[in-house]
Amino acid sequence: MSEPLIPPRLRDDCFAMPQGVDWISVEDAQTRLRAILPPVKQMETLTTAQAAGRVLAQDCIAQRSNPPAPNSAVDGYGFAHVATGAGVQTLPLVNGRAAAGQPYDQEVPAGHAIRILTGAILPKGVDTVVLEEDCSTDATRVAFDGPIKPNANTRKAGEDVQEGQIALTKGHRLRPPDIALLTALGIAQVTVFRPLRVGVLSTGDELLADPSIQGGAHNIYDANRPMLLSLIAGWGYTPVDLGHAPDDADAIRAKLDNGAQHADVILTSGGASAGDEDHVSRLLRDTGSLSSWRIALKPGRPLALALWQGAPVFGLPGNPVAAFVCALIFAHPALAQMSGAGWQAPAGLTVPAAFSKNKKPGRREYLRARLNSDGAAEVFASEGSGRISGLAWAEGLVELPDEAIAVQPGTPVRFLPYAGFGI
Ligand SMILES: Nc1nc2c(c(=O)[nH]1)N[C@H]1C(S)=C(S)[C@@H](COP(=O)(O)OP(=O)(O)OC[C@H]3O[C@@H](n4cnc5c(N)ncnc54)[C@H](O)[C@@H]3O)O[C@H]1N2
Ligand code: MOO
Repeated sequence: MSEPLIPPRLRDDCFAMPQGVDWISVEDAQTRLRAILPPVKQMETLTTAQAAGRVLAQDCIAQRSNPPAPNSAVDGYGFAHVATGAGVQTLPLVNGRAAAGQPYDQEVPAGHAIRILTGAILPKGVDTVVLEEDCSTDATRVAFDGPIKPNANTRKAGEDVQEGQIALTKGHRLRPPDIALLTALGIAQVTVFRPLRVGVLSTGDELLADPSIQGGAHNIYDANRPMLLSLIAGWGYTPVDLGHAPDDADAIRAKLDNGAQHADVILTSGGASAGDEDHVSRLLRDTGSLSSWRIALKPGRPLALALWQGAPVFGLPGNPVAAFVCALIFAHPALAQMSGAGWQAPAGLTVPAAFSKNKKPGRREYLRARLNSDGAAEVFASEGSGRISGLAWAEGLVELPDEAIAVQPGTPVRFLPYAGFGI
């Protein structure tokens, strides 16, 4: 008889890594997050004008064509192309004119022309327009040098978008140009996902909530919370300020309980590693829901992921540089997925390095960086994880691969601009 199979202890934890997995790469961590984080389901209907920043929960169908009717692209004179030819063309002008919002409702006879302004519907009998700068006129006739190309300076009905076409698809986050498009297509209302609510909690006995408070040398100002809250607001989510908790399990528990009630997902910072005062990781572990992912990453190795009463918790490291990098590399794409917009990998570009570094194998590294006037990436002088000034100095991150690399000036490196993270 074969030996009984012993299953692993039931953890009921979507963040749990498979048995035996220890260190995982940034890429594996992202792939796993992508597979497990659910999008918000609730939808609401808004007027298009109010919907900037929101994520479409349904495709948007054009209610009318853009443009709705054939019209003139310039100020000039319109006529039937068929009655014109090469050389100087002199055409009698009809009485009246066609302007945007003031259509000419009669037919222009072939061999005649009409004064027409930009945006005016082409009157019956008109298929071509000559630019006014290319014309002479005495108010009864217009003369220009032919030949003019058929349909010159006109716009076809629906040449941009046709009625019934899908203008934007579900999952698209509406930006100002999208609002213009939807409005032009007669789409008055859109169905969007409810905005994701993201709670932010800082932990640490040393923290002072606000820089207006006087403190001792043992105190530091809570820099992570306003940084994370403003990142979240900039990403179009609803920031939920959960304040800060001292290094005390009961206090942190109460804050997390509150966070799980008022937010869909919680970002904490501090207390994520394994020291005596690292209460966040201990508390999450004690609830049985902690999956402390040891990610081969610098900075930000001690990232904790857990479910707290059903709400995903990202336990970011306390060092502001590590908290920021982990927020960009993990929270940014993960929150996008939870908002309904889908996972969003940052846009990056390959540029020559303007620095030297011998990087060890086995972990991915992110350096604070910006492009110099030659378009090469220079990096901040220190890699210290508490050097917040480097975050403000930088305009992006250089991403060094998991493998060893000897970077010299001119070596191609990957630069991820802050803008690619929606900052
Ligand atoms: N023995 C070890 N010690 C540490 C390790 C390790 O592997 N073994 N890892 C280091 C690294 S790397 C990091 S990152 C930190 C992460 O630790 P925690 O997440 O537990 O963070 P804290 O210890 O609470 O704080 C670290 C540092 O950051 C400051 N901090 C915390 N919160 C804020 C905030 N809201 N605003 C500004 N600054 C903040 C805090 O005062 C500490 O100086 O652990 C290392 N140690
Ligand atoms: O995550 Mo720590 O800040 O790597 O340095």
